[in-house]
Amino acid sequence: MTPVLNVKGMVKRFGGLLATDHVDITVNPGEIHALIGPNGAGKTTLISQLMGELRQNEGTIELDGVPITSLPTAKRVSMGLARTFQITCLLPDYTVLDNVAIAIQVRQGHSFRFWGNVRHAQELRQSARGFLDAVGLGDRAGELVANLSHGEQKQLELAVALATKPRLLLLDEPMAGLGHVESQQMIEMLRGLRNQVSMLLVEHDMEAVFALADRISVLVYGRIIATGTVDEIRDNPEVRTAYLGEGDELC
Ligand SMILES: Nc1ncnc2c1ncn2[C@@H]1O[C@H](COP(=O)(O)OP(=O)(O)OP(=O)(O)O)[C@@H](O)[C@H]1O
Repeated sequence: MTPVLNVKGMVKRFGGLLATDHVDITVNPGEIHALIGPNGAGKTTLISQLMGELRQNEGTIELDGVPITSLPTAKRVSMGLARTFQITCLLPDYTVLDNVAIAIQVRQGHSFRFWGNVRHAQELRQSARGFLDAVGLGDRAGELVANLSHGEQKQLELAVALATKPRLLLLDEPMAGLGHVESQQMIEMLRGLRNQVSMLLVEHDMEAVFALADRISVLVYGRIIATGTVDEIRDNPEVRTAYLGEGDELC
Protein backbone atom coordinates (compact mmCIF):
# COMPACT_ATOMS: atom_id res chain seq x y z
CA MET A 1 0.00 0.00 0.00
CA THR A 2 1.45 3.36 -1.04
CA PRO A 3 1.23 5.83 1.84
CA VAL A 4 -0.59 9.10 1.15
CA LEU A 5 2.33 10.86 2.84
CA ASN A 6 5.85 9.50 3.01
CA VAL A 7 8.51 11.69 4.63
CA LYS A 8 12.09 10.49 4.85
CA GLY A 9 15.11 11.99 6.56
CA MET A 10 13.64 15.46 7.07
CA VAL A 11 16.07 17.95 8.64
CA LYS A 12 15.51 21.63 9.43
CA ARG A 13 18.06 23.82 11.16
CA PHE A 14 17.49 27.33 12.49
CA GLY A 15 21.09 28.42 13.00
CA GLY A 16 22.43 26.03 15.63
CA LEU A 17 18.97 24.68 16.53
CA LEU A 18 17.97 21.34 15.02
CA ALA A 19 14.20 21.91 14.82
CA THR A 20 13.57 18.80 12.68
CA ASP A 21 16.01 15.99 13.39
CA HIS A 22 15.97 13.30 10.66
CA VAL A 23 12.21 12.74 10.79
CA ASP A 24 10.59 9.79 9.00
CA ILE A 25 6.79 9.69 9.06
CA THR A 26 4.03 8.12 6.96
CA VAL A 27 0.28 8.57 6.75
CA ASN A 28 -1.63 5.69 5.20
CA PRO A 29 -4.86 5.98 3.17
CA GLY A 30 -7.80 6.65 5.51
CA GLU A 31 -5.52 7.03 8.52
CA ILE A 32 -5.53 9.68 11.22
CA HIS A 33 -1.91 9.90 12.33
CA ALA A 34 -1.46 12.19 15.35
CA LEU A 35 1.77 14.06 15.99
CA ILE A 36 2.20 15.00 19.62
CA GLY A 37 5.03 16.57 21.59
CA PRO A 38 5.81 19.32 24.09
CA ASN A 39 5.81 23.03 23.19
CA GLY A 40 8.70 23.86 20.88
CA ALA A 41 9.21 20.20 19.82
CA GLY A 42 9.00 21.21 16.14
CA LYS A 43 5.46 20.18 15.15
CA THR A 44 4.51 23.39 13.35
CA THR A 45 7.94 23.56 11.73
CA LEU A 46 7.39 20.08 10.30
CA ILE A 47 3.94 20.95 8.94
CA SER A 48 5.29 24.13 7.35
CA GLN A 49 7.91 22.05 5.53
CA LEU A 50 5.28 19.61 4.33
CA MET A 51 3.29 22.49 2.86
CA GLY A 52 6.40 23.98 1.27
CA GLU A 53 6.08 27.18 3.30
CA LEU A 54 9.46 26.44 4.85
CA ARG A 55 12.30 24.80 2.95
CA GLN A 56 13.94 21.80 4.64
CA ASN A 57 17.72 21.37 4.72
CA GLU A 58 17.52 17.64 3.99
CA GLY A 59 14.91 15.00 3.30
CA THR A 60 12.24 13.95 0.82
CA ILE A 61 8.44 14.14 0.76
CA GLU A 62 6.11 12.03 -1.36
CA LEU A 63 2.37 12.49 -1.76
CA ASP A 64 0.67 9.32 -3.04
CA GLY A 65 4.09 8.11 -4.16
CA VAL A 66 4.84 11.28 -6.14
CA PRO A 67 7.86 13.37 -5.04
CA ILE A 68 6.78 16.88 -4.00
CA THR A 69 9.95 17.88 -2.12
CA SER A 70 10.86 20.77 -4.37
CA LEU A 71 7.39 21.90 -5.44
CA PRO A 72 5.92 25.27 -4.39
CA THR A 73 3.00 25.39 -1.95
CA ALA A 74 0.34 26.14 -4.58
CA LYS A 75 1.35 23.07 -6.58
CA ARG A 76 1.23 20.90 -3.46
CA VAL A 77 -2.29 22.21 -2.73
CA SER A 78 -3.42 21.40 -6.26
CA MET A 79 -2.03 17.88 -5.77
CA GLY A 80 -4.07 17.34 -2.62
CA LEU A 81 -2.38 18.84 0.44
CA ALA A 82 -4.35 21.15 2.74
CA ARG A 83 -3.61 22.72 6.09
CA THR A 84 -5.54 24.32 8.91
CA PHE A 85 -3.80 26.70 11.27
CA GLN A 86 -3.41 27.07 15.05
CA ILE A 87 -4.78 30.58 14.65
CA THR A 88 -7.54 30.79 12.10
CA CYS A 89 -6.69 32.14 8.68
CA LEU A 90 -10.00 33.34 7.22
CA LEU A 91 -11.28 36.48 5.46
CA PRO A 92 -13.19 38.19 8.32
CA ASP A 93 -15.05 40.77 6.18
CA TYR A 94 -16.52 38.14 3.84
CA THR A 95 -19.41 35.81 4.50
CA VAL A 96 -19.01 32.22 5.58
CA LEU A 97 -20.18 31.06 2.13
CA ASP A 98 -17.77 33.41 0.32
CA ASN A 99 -14.80 32.02 2.23
CA VAL A 100 -15.58 28.49 1.06
CA ALA A 101 -16.43 29.64 -2.49
CA ILE A 102 -13.05 31.37 -2.78
CA ALA A 103 -11.30 28.17 -1.72
CA ILE A 104 -13.22 26.21 -4.37
CA GLN A 105 -12.20 28.73 -7.01
CA VAL A 106 -8.58 28.44 -6.00
CA ARG A 107 -8.87 24.67 -6.39
CA GLN A 108 -10.37 25.18 -9.84
CA GLY A 109 -7.37 27.26 -10.81
CA HIS A 110 -8.96 30.73 -10.64
CA SER A 111 -6.90 33.00 -8.42
CA PHE A 112 -9.73 35.29 -7.30
CA ARG A 113 -12.43 35.63 -9.92
CA PHE A 114 -15.22 35.77 -7.42
CA TRP A 115 -18.67 34.92 -8.66
CA GLY A 116 -18.17 35.28 -12.43
CA ASN A 117 -21.19 34.30 -14.55
CA VAL A 118 -24.55 33.41 -13.03
CA ARG A 119 -24.52 29.71 -13.80
CA HIS A 120 -21.01 29.33 -12.46
CA ALA A 121 -22.04 31.34 -9.38
CA GLN A 122 -24.96 29.00 -8.68
CA GLU A 123 -22.81 25.90 -8.95
CA LEU A 124 -20.21 27.49 -6.75
CA ARG A 125 -22.76 28.41 -4.07
CA GLN A 126 -24.24 24.93 -4.13
CA SER A 127 -20.87 23.32 -3.84
CA ALA A 128 -19.83 25.69 -1.02
CA ARG A 129 -23.04 24.92 0.86
CA GLY A 130 -22.21 21.22 0.68
CA PHE A 131 -18.92 21.81 2.49
CA LEU A 132 -20.63 24.03 5.07
CA ASP A 133 -23.24 21.34 5.73
CA ALA A 134 -20.44 18.79 6.18
CA VAL A 135 -19.00 20.82 9.08
CA GLY A 136 -22.36 21.81 10.57
CA LEU A 137 -22.32 25.44 9.43
CA GLY A 138 -25.06 25.28 6.79
CA ASP A 139 -27.31 27.69 8.68
CA ARG A 140 -24.54 30.32 9.05
CA ALA A 141 -23.76 30.66 5.33
CA GLY A 142 -24.74 34.34 5.05
CA GLU A 143 -23.03 35.48 8.26
CA LEU A 144 -19.85 37.57 8.20
CA VAL A 145 -16.88 35.58 9.46
CA ALA A 146 -16.12 38.33 11.99
CA ASN A 147 -19.43 37.52 13.73
CA LEU A 148 -18.70 33.80 14.19
CA SER A 149 -17.67 32.30 17.51
CA HIS A 150 -14.17 30.88 17.82
CA GLY A 151 -15.54 27.35 17.52
CA GLU A 152 -17.51 28.23 14.40
CA GLN A 153 -14.40 29.78 12.84
CA LYS A 154 -12.56 26.49 13.43
CA GLN A 155 -15.44 24.64 11.73
CA LEU A 156 -15.28 27.06 8.81
CA GLU A 157 -11.55 26.64 8.51
CA LEU A 158 -12.12 22.94 8.14
CA ALA A 159 -14.73 23.56 5.41
CA VAL A 160 -12.27 25.84 3.59
CA ALA A 161 -9.60 23.14 3.76
CA LEU A 162 -12.04 20.47 2.53
CA ALA A 163 -13.10 22.70 -0.36
CA THR A 164 -9.69 22.16 -1.92
CA LYS A 165 -10.61 18.41 -2.03
CA PRO A 166 -7.46 17.30 -0.22
CA ARG A 167 -5.97 13.81 -0.13
CA LEU A 168 -4.18 14.74 3.08
CA LEU A 169 -5.29 17.26 5.67
CA LEU A 170 -2.65 18.72 7.98
CA LEU A 171 -4.45 19.85 11.11
CA ASP A 172 -2.51 22.18 13.40
CA GLU A 173 -4.23 22.10 16.79
CA PRO A 174 -7.88 22.06 15.68
CA MET A 175 -9.01 21.90 19.34
CA ALA A 176 -7.04 25.00 20.43
CA GLY A 177 -9.27 27.47 22.26
CA LEU A 178 -12.39 25.29 22.04
CA GLY A 179 -14.61 24.60 25.04
CA HIS A 180 -15.55 21.06 26.01
CA VAL A 181 -18.75 20.91 23.94
CA GLU A 182 -17.09 22.46 20.88
CA SER A 183 -14.17 20.03 21.20
CA GLN A 184 -16.56 17.09 21.26
CA GLN A 185 -18.25 18.43 18.12
CA MET A 186 -14.88 18.83 16.40
CA ILE A 187 -13.91 15.26 17.34
CA GLU A 188 -17.17 13.95 15.86
CA MET A 189 -16.67 16.01 12.74
CA LEU A 190 -13.13 14.77 12.15
CA ARG A 191 -14.24 11.22 12.82
CA GLY A 192 -16.94 11.63 10.16
CA LEU A 193 -14.37 12.86 7.64
CA ARG A 194 -11.90 10.02 8.03
CA ASN A 195 -13.36 8.10 5.08
CA GLN A 196 -12.90 11.08 2.79
CA VAL A 197 -9.43 12.29 3.68
CA SER A 198 -6.28 11.11 5.48
CA MET A 199 -5.09 13.35 8.30
CA LEU A 200 -1.92 14.33 10.10
CA LEU A 201 -3.22 15.73 13.36
CA VAL A 202 -1.03 17.96 15.52
CA GLU A 203 -2.81 18.32 18.84
CA HIS A 204 -2.13 18.96 22.53
CA ASP A 205 -5.58 17.80 23.63
CA MET A 206 -4.86 14.17 24.50
CA GLU A 207 -8.53 13.28 24.85
CA ALA A 208 -8.98 14.23 21.20
CA VAL A 209 -5.80 12.43 20.15
CA PHE A 210 -6.75 9.21 21.89
CA ALA A 211 -10.31 9.41 20.51
CA LEU A 212 -9.20 9.91 16.92
CA ALA A 213 -5.73 8.58 16.19
CA ASP A 214 -5.03 5.28 14.43
CA ARG A 215 -1.33 5.89 15.14
CA ILE A 216 0.55 8.44 17.18
CA SER A 217 4.09 9.74 16.68
CA VAL A 218 5.84 11.53 19.51
CA LEU A 219 8.18 14.40 18.64
CA VAL A 220 10.69 15.64 21.22
CA TYR A 221 13.40 18.21 20.40
CA GLY A 222 12.73 17.70 16.68
CA ARG A 223 13.15 13.91 16.82
CA ILE A 224 10.44 11.23 16.65
CA ILE A 225 11.05 9.08 19.72
CA ALA A 226 8.14 6.66 19.21
CA THR A 227 5.37 5.74 16.76
CA GLY A 228 2.56 3.35 17.65
CA THR A 229 -1.08 2.78 18.40
CA VAL A 230 -2.84 4.65 21.21
CA ASP A 231 -2.20 1.79 23.64
CA GLU A 232 1.45 1.43 22.64
CA ILE A 233 2.11 5.14 23.11
CA ARG A 234 0.17 5.35 26.38
CA ASP A 235 2.24 2.50 27.80
CA ASN A 236 5.63 3.62 26.43
CA PRO A 237 7.92 4.57 29.37
CA GLU A 238 10.22 6.69 27.18
CA VAL A 239 7.24 8.70 26.00
CA ARG A 240 6.01 9.23 29.53
CA THR A 241 9.39 10.43 30.69
CA ALA A 242 10.23 12.61 27.72
CA TYR A 243 6.81 14.06 27.12
CA LEU A 244 5.36 14.54 30.56
CA GLY A 245 8.08 13.95 33.11
CA GLU A 246 8.54 10.86 35.22
CA GLY A 247 5.49 9.64 37.07
CA ASP A 248 2.91 11.74 35.20
CA GLU A 249 -0.10 10.14 33.62
CA LEU A 250 -0.63 10.23 29.87
CA CYS A 251 -4.39 10.43 30.05
N1 LIG B 1 11.54 30.88 12.03
C1 LIG B 1 12.22 30.40 13.08
N2 LIG B 1 13.46 30.84 13.36
C2 LIG B 1 14.17 30.33 14.41
N3 LIG B 1 13.70 29.39 15.26
C3 LIG B 1 12.45 28.92 15.02
C4 LIG B 1 11.65 29.40 13.94
N4 LIG B 1 10.46 28.74 13.97
C5 LIG B 1 10.51 27.90 15.02
N5 LIG B 1 11.69 28.01 15.65
C6 LIG B 1 12.13 27.21 16.80
O1 LIG B 1 12.05 25.86 16.40
C7 LIG B 1 11.58 25.05 17.49
C8 LIG B 1 10.33 24.33 17.08
O2 LIG B 1 9.25 25.28 17.02
P1 LIG B 1 7.77 24.86 16.59
O3 LIG B 1 6.92 26.10 16.61
O4 LIG B 1 7.82 24.09 15.34
O5 LIG B 1 7.35 23.91 17.79
P2 LIG B 1 5.91 23.29 18.11
O6 LIG B 1 6.13 21.87 18.48
O7 LIG B 1 4.98 23.58 16.99
O8 LIG B 1 5.49 24.12 19.40
P3 LIG B 1 3.99 24.46 19.96
O9 LIG B 1 3.41 23.18 20.44
O10 LIG B 1 4.27 25.43 21.07
O11 LIG B 1 3.23 25.07 18.81
C9 LIG B 1 11.41 26.00 18.68
O12 LIG B 1 12.59 25.96 19.46
C10 LIG B 1 11.23 27.35 18.02
O13 LIG B 1 11.68 28.39 18.88
